[in-house]
Amino acid sequence: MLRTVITGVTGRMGSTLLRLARSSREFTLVGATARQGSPVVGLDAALAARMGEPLGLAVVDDLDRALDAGAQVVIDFTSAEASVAHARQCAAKGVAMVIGSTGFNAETRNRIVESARAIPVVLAPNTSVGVNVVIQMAAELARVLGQGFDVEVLEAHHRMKKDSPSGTALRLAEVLASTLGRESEDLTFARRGWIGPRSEREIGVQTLRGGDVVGEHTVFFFGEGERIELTHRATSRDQFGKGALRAAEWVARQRPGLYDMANVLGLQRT
Ligand SMILES: NC(=O)C1=CN([C@@H]2O[C@H](COP(=O)(O)OP(=O)(O)OC[C@H]3O[C@@H](n4cnc5c(N)ncnc54)[C@H](OP(=O)(O)O)[C@@H]3O)[C@@H](O)[C@H]2O)C=CC1
Ligand SMILES: O=C(O)C1=N[C@H](C(=O)O)C[C@H](O)C1
Repeated sequence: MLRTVITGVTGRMGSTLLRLARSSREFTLVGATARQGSPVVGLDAALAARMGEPLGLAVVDDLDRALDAGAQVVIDFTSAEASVAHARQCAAKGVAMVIGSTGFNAETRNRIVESARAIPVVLAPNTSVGVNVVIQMAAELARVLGQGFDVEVLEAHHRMKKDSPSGTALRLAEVLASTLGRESEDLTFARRGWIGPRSEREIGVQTLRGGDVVGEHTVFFFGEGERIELTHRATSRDQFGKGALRAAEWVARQRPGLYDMANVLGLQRT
């Protein structure tokens, strides 16, 4: 049984992870955290996560306390800033991590890289198996189609999502850019006004927000007289949660370093 801490248990993903880990024989929950000063601190984690039967595990707002309960892995879907702090704490105590938070910039990502010198970390903007297969297929399509197609990425998420574009859309765009020999300046995040003809090098990344959309990503390859659309639609957060648990079992057996879901799933590196 993998001794596991889940951070941000009141969140959409935190509560999903708590429910899934609780019902799995492979995991034993040794810690549950919430933001400092959260009203759920001290409550039973199941209550905080709006689940049924109590777990007998109180929510704490200090990750160190949860780590000291013999944790082997932390699963962290909170925010980029919180994950940076959590990774530093895990690195100090030698506890492996799965980070699903998104919204990293170069600086915050580098700080995760620093922590991953001391502990194994899976950093994955999308832990669903399906999306990771789609990322690999998108790279393969780009490689085969070559330069003759205009590539655009479209993502849609629920109205509460804070970061834009999604971490998955960014990962798709980066993988497509690297396959097609494009630069980060070729990524185009918005278009408005008298923009003139589209350049051949652009990779557009566009965002929709609304309602309760769990997460949708489409890569368009627009050609002359034809187009290809590669779409992934998540209809439940359980797929992210199940992938994160799979990553947790995997990362707890690894050496220190930074990994992604392609490593967990044994997919060809993109
Ligand atoms: N990798 C993947 O597959 C997926 C990634 N995500 C990403 O995961 C993150 C969370 O998403 P979601 O669950 O929808 O967001 P929510 O806002 O529902 O949940 C975030 C939770 O983290 C808590 N939190 C924030 N800071 C801290 C802290 N320092 N310590 C402990 N808890 C903290 C929040 O508490 P409070 O409400 O009090 O601020 C909240 O409970 C986002 O970055 C999202 O993009 C989401 C789905 C899938
Ligand atoms: O915030 C979300 O909800 C999601 N975020 C991830 C992202 O930014 O890519 C993954 C998923 O699509 C849901």
